[in-house]
Amino acid sequence: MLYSSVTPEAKRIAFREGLASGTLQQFPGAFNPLSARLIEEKGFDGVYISGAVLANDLGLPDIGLTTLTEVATRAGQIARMTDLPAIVDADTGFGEPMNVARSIQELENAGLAGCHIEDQFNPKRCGHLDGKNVVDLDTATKRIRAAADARRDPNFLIMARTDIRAVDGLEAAQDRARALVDAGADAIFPEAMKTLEEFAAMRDAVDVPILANMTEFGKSELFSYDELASVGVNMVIYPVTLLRSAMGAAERTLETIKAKGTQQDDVPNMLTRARLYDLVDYEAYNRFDTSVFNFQVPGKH
Ligand SMILES: C[C@](O)(C(=O)O)[C@H](CC(=O)O)C(=O)O
Ligand SMILES: [Mg+2]
Repeated sequence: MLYSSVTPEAKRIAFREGLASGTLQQFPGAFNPLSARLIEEKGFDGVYISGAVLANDLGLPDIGLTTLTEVATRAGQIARMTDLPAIVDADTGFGEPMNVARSIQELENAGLAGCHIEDQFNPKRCGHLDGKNVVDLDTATKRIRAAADARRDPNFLIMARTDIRAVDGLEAAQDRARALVDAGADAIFPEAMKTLEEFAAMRDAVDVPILANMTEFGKSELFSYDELASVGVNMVIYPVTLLRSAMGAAERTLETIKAKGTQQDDVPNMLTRARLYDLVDYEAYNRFDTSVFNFQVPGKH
């Protein structure tokens, strides 16, 4: 009932244990708090909160328009609904190193287990698009150092994302990853790797956990769990996958209503009323106060 009773501190410890376990950790992207419940129920290791999804959900493109307040608020709403660790995409950290420091403290307050900060220029863009720009090494490392120094819980995970592969190539990505680890990054997110061999090369470059971004319609092939595990990747995100599925389903249902004058044909694809109430734990509220909450699940509908 209500929110997760697992504390943010405990989630951060669980996240670090997962990354150290030698088992590839799968983090699908939640597009709202309820979908985080679904991710937990299906047995995943954690919840990813995508900057692209937060922006797109507001009807905006993913070009750094969302504010720290918007991101921390929404990420907090998602994180508190699940017992799993949740990590959030903090884009470029929302400003200069001082702003990055404040961002980290706000994200800690919001109950996140960690975040990633990237080395793109502002305005940033999706890492799988062309024409990206990255900041110089000094600026990139200062962002990460500011983030690492700002946290109050030493287990809050600071992940450094580098977008340099698409700009200067793989060797530059390896060099930058090493420098970001020296600056205090606990993990590395090498963006827009093209092949499994490139993930393997990044794995060789650093001793900290690395992340694979399996976003659809991007630069990386959609490698399977076994493929990513075979090259030593520690964690995989499916950042926009659920939003794309949900919006795809919504579009088809709207088309059905328009074409047929009723949604009837699409009802079998929908989450039933019972299932929806199950996900929001309706029965627990009913037990808590039967005089107010007297709902009973009507059959299978
Ligand atoms: C991971 C990512 O940063 C995100 O915001 O989810 C995006 C995903 C996408 O746009 O497909 C990215 O830059 O890769
Ligand atoms: Mg992003």
